[in-house]
Amino acid sequence: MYIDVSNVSISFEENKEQHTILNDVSLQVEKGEFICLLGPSGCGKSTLLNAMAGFLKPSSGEIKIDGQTVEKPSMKYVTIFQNYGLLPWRSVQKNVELGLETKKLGKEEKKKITDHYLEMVGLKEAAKKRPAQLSGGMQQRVAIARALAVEPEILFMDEPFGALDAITRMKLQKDVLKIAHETDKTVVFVTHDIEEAIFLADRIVIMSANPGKVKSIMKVTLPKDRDRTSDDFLLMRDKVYEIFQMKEERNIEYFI
Ligand SMILES: Nc1ncnc2c1ncn2[C@@H]1O[C@H](COP(=O)(O)OP(=O)(O)OP(=O)(O)O)[C@@H](O)[C@H]1O
Repeated sequence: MYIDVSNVSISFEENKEQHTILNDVSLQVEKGEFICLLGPSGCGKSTLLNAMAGFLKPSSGEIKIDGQTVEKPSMKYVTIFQNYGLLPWRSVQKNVELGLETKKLGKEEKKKITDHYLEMVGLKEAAKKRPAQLSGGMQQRVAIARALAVEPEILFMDEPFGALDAITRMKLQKDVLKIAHETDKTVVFVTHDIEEAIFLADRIVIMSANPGKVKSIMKVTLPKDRDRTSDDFLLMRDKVYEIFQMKEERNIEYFI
């Protein structure tokens, strides 16, 4: 098993009271899998992601990646956040290079890697621009290129498209899926958008709140190239709604 979350609980102390945020969460992820953590606000999706990425220590239980207990963040995995995290005074190119600064690379090599990933996200032409000159979608693409440039094995993504409009969001979902398949990455992606999860995931981890738990894990049996309007897609969406118990009862009587 590549990522192994085993019986993880996380609690925080507030006003001398213990609050359990995650309760006995277990999850196994295979190498190369695309996993979506889906659930209502406050169910602990980000907390679980942060623990997997090594930013947060479980109060009990253990998280292992590739057989090693996660104790701190590692260069083998990167996290992409909703607010892009770009440095406004640096050009797009310099922002992407940022991730490479800890690696001892020559100027030419850095440029080659940066160009490659900017091309992958369709932003080669924008290399000299500053983040403020770009749309939100383009800024998120820069953040994705920066993450990819360090060539991590795992991408942790925390609602990366939350701030984007619906059309840009759909475009980026497509791109991320393509990149994940092409580069064979393992992706753990947090979202509260049911359709986003079905479009992206190999498996959806459905969580519930108070305290945060895994309610159900659903394998998405749709083909890799997904059509949001297909019957199978809509059927799957119905199933997830059902798990959330948000689906309307069908036993309404109609009088004509
Ligand atoms: N450092 C902390 N100290 C105390 N409580 C915290 C801390 N971090 C998170 N929480 C609480 O844990 C709960 C879960 O937060 P988390 O951000 O993981 O949820 P989420 O499912 O990602 O929600 P959202 O979709 O709104 O981002 C929330 O009630 C939050 O207030």
